Amino acid sequence: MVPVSRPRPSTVAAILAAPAALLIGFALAGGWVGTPRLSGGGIADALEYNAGPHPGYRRAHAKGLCFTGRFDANGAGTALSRARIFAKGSYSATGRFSTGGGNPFATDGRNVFHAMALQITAPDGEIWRLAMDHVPIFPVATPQAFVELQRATKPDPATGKPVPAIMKAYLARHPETKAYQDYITAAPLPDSFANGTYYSINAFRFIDSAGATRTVRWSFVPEATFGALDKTKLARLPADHLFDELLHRLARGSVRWRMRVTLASPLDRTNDATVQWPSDRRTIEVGVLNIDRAGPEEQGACRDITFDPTILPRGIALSDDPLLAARSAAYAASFRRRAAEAPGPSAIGKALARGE
Ligand code: HEM
Repeated sequence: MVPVSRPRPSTVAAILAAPAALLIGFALAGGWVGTPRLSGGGIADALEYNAGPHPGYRRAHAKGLCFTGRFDANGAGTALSRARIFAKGSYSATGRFSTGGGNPFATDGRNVFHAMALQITAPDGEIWRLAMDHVPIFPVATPQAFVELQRATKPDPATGKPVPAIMKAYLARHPETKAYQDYITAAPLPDSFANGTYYSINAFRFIDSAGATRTVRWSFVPEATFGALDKTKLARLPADHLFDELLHRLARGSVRWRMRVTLASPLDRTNDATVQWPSDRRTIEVGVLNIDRAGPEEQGACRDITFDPTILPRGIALSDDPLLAARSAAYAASFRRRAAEAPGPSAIGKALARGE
């Protein structure tokens, strides 16, 4: 009889390990196991659920106006990143100021994000898109929590506020959103787009010409003197107060922000936009943004741009923050929807047409 040699258990395990690893890899990548990745359309649905339908407009930050200007790099950024726009020089900039929320005709008299979106173009045509808010932290750390937040904060038509029981249950699951609410309730609210500081909130990675990588956040700090809106009188503000104020201010001259890059220490969390880094982190000023013109979206270049923060030049890369991929997917879904719908005039365009 021919002797039968049985494979040893360790050999069987080794043979099975490769296909099993492959299968697990496919399952993870395909989202069959673990936390499934949200689609941009699913996130846009949640934003529409919250704000109601406003066809033709952005599904978030719906109220805005376009601006143009330039970014003057002082050259210091080249020590951190090989991005062409950090080389000393002047680069064209176009962007959009907006207020948070999905209603393009909402009043400016609300305690919400003021925001600046920006596109800086290098001489070779390479672009960098940035979308920033006037607060240094975000209410949620994950795309799943973002969708939950949109659902929980849908205003009750009877009161115009979220349903208290739904909100209470949400906040019990998300103390990070409660911390954000406490922050924005207490923080002063800029009385102009021109005197707000705008933050990247999410972390990114800068790669220098030697290939060294540093994790950073950045902010645009205004040269204009800070003034705060009286939060007890927000309901009495004219509906387009912030936008009108900016147009009047620009008629008198340009407005400027200093761009500061903050380097993370190895202790800092790079994947959690709800947590601010300590204020003693090393900061390097890399240039000045100068804005000299603004106007309604229907007359400007910004309306048909998505300020997707993952559109980055060589020398800047994504961090491990899970919000970034979700933002990219959601901005694209929002753009696909609004581009296919006929956008009406913006709030600012309407007011100007009325001669206000
Ligand atoms: C999961 C997290 C987030 C989601 C799903 C989200 C979603 C969106 C969407 C759908 C738009 C409209 C895009 C378009 O139609 O062009 C938008 C706009 C915007 N978002 Fe976000 N966002 C997120 C986080 C953030 C964060 C962390 C910031 C600030 C750092 C931010 C700042 C902005 C700004 C400034 C705009 C207006 C851009 C413009 O003027 O075109 N977003 N967001």
